[in-house]
Amino acid sequence: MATTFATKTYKNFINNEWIESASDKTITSISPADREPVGYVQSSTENDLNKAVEAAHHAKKEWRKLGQAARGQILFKAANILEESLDDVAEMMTREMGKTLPEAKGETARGIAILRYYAAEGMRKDGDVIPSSDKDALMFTKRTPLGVVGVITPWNFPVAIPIWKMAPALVYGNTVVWKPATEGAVTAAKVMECFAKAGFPQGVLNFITGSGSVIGQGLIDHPLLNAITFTGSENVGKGVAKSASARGIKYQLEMGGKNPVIVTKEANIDQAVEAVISGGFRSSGQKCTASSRVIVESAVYNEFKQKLVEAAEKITVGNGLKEGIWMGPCASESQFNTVTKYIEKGKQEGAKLVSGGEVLKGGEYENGFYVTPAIFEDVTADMEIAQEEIFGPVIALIHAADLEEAIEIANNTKYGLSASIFTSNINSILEFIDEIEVGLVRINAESAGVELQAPFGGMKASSSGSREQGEAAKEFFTAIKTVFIKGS
Ligand SMILES: NC(=O)C1=CN([C@@H]2O[C@H](COP(=O)(O)OP(=O)(O)OC[C@H]3O[C@@H](n4cnc5c(N)ncnc54)[C@H](OP(=O)(O)O)[C@@H]3O)[C@@H](O)[C@H]2O)C=CC1
Ligand SMILES: O=C(O)CCC(=O)C(=O)O
Repeated sequence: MATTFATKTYKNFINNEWIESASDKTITSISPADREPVGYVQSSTENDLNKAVEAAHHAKKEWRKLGQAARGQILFKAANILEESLDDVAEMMTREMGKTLPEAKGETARGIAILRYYAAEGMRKDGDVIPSSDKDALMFTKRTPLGVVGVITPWNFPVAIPIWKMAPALVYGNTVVWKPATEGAVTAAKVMECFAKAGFPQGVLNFITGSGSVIGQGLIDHPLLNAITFTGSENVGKGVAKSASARGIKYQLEMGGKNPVIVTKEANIDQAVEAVISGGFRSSGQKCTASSRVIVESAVYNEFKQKLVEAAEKITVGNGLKEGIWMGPCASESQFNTVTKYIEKGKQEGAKLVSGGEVLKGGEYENGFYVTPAIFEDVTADMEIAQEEIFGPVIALIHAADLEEAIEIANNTKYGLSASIFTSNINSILEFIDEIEVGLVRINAESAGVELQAPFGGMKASSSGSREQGEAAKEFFTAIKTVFIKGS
């Protein structure tokens, strides 16, 4: 049974105080399941932003001096508090952006695990001893924080993505100004409430809501900002890179994907079908790692297609709070419009819609943004539905004569985030690992789903090249000092 929520107004959190924006205006966040309001957040101004960045700037020296171990202890507390609020946070996530409750609970649990992973970093090394060519000298590296880090996050993982950016930023000694996506800002405020109770010193972690063009852009351009980490669209990401490089600050971008799955003639077809259903349609396809192109060797094409369509037609679509629902609505009206536009485009381009792609209306669907999982065939590599990130429940089936052609098609995109192959042939696996141009290479496993202790990120237009999560996060959130000491 879903909890009943009071529709609340959430404030900004600046210098350890919950404060309203000077604008006196709020933004209403609605549920994509029925367009009912789920909460209100501040429509902040540049003035509010200045306060947040200044607070983070003033806090940075003390926070650095507190030391890594003590910083880690505060993250452990934040993890415990979030764990106590898991059901509440997850229900709000489902209400606000539509993913099903089990998925939202899984994501919140993942956020808690990420916090604990980085809390434990507090007790791990922050440098290396390197032999000097001078036998009487001591030479070592010491990791040092960057200063004030701006964190700009999307709505599709409103808990896990902010945490995988903020937890390492904080444990390695940076202070943070977090601007969440407006469409996930109420869920983000609930996460912030947990962090606020954990006891960070004043100004260390600041939370500000408002539009991307004012608060997001203003954050990147702020003279006191030392680095920016961003996940979102390629378009906005390119602007972030331009502004950050103009200012000479460090930046990290994680953007889209057009992730391929190759099904070879030696594949376990049932395993491949299950993985494509999950990778393509979980979270309504709104993952940067979602499977969107399925490239199938002609020898097994008909068998694979038939089983895939049968499985897709069993998917139950509806309000993610309800038991038995497998796929929720698109996260917003604009996502819904994008998805339906691409479905129409696919038809116009000459692809054949073999399953789904229907807009659900009437009864419980009437006010929501519901589309059934869509499968196209006769898709060619040059079509827009084979090239552009749709970020919705739409899969394109593409024929390939053999593995060589399949890999060529898979690489024929500007993106390079994740890719899967299904095969029992070790030579095909080795060839795929070498030739595929992506950051996440998945063998007999779906393209989505990342592990918090491993590096995460893409190639080509999917990423700015750096990696998030696991030990890799340290490379972005710290700078190295090389120290050479000699007696006098
Ligand atoms: N993980 C991923 O790879 C994601 C990819 N996407 C892709 O992006 C498309 C659009 O989604 P959308 O949410 O609009 O993504 P955006 O890139 O617009 O938003 C991501 C974040 O950037 C902020 N932002 C927007 N404009 C600016 C700006 N000029 N300067 C700084 N920050 C800004 C947003 O704030 P605000 O919400 O206030 O606009 C949000 O916090 C999707 O359809 C999908 O293709 C989207 C989300 C995640
Ligand atoms: O596949 C995942 O679990 C992570 C996906 C992701 O990071 C994203 O969609 O932004």
